[in-house]
Amino acid sequence: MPVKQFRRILVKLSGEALMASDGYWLDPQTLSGLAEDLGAATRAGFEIAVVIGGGNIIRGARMSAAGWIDRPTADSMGMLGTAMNSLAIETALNAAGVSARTMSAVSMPSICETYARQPALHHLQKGQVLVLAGGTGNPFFTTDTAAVLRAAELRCDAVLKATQVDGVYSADPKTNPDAVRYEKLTHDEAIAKDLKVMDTAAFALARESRIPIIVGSIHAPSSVTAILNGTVPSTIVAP
Ligand SMILES: Nc1ncnc2c1ncn2[C@@H]1O[C@H](COP(=O)(O)OP(=O)(O)O)[C@@H](O)[C@H]1O
Ligand SMILES: O=c1ccn([C@@H]2O[C@H](COP(=O)(O)OP(=O)(O)O)[C@@H](O)[C@H]2O)c(=O)[nH]1
Repeated sequence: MPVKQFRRILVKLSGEALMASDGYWLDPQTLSGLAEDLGAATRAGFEIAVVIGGGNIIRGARMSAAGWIDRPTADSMGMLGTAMNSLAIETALNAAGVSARTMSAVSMPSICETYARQPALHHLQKGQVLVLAGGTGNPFFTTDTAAVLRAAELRCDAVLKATQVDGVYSADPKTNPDAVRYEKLTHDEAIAKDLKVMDTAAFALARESRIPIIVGSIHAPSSVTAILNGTVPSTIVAP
């Protein structure tokens, strides 16, 4: 399903999308492919903001479950991981000739701009890819929630979650071979059916802000443009 009616898109990339096949946390070739893909989306007329996860480095909840570190500290480390991934994407975008700016919810002024809404809107309006680091800046949240939050603040038309699976299924397709992919469903349905492709906080905020969420696979070639053009399967969660 092509999404040509949307102009400003917040792309949520899984941290794992940056990993090399040998498990190394960052793969330069994958990064340059992603940068080409995001550059093609901007040339096609989309305004693009990116929220990148940190799951290739640290997930705070999993780390603190081991018991030796408290959750807020582990989450702080997770947010720093998203900042490292953001700088990697910004670097790859610039190398591909795509103008990009990183803004972080966690203030680190010697490294990148601190996130503020008005300058962020200005970067987007100038056609720069806006890379949003540090999640929401708060522990106990995820980058999925950060993606919806920033999409609401920056008046994005939709969130595109590029992840390991090509849509929202009736159950986790990784563990349930009989799961069926939805073409379209509402936020209410996604929450009521407890479909765990995104956390409930993210779905709830998207419902309140009436922001559509498109879920598609990061593994498709040029996945972002392919999902936006409707040349690969995806699911749209919309009011
Ligand atoms: N109903 C469902 N439909 C699709 N994916 C699901 C569903 N339930 C669980 N999942 C799992 O959710 C994962 C995506 O969520 P998550 O691991 O948070 O991704 P990301 O790292 O991209 O944020 C998929 O890899 C899939 O295995
Ligand atoms: O607003 C946020 C966003 C992220 N994180 C931390 O950063 C980690 C990486 O983000 P996420 O798990 O969302 O990454 P993804 O699964 O998308 O790669 C999380 O596990 C949290 O520990 C956080 O504390 N607050």
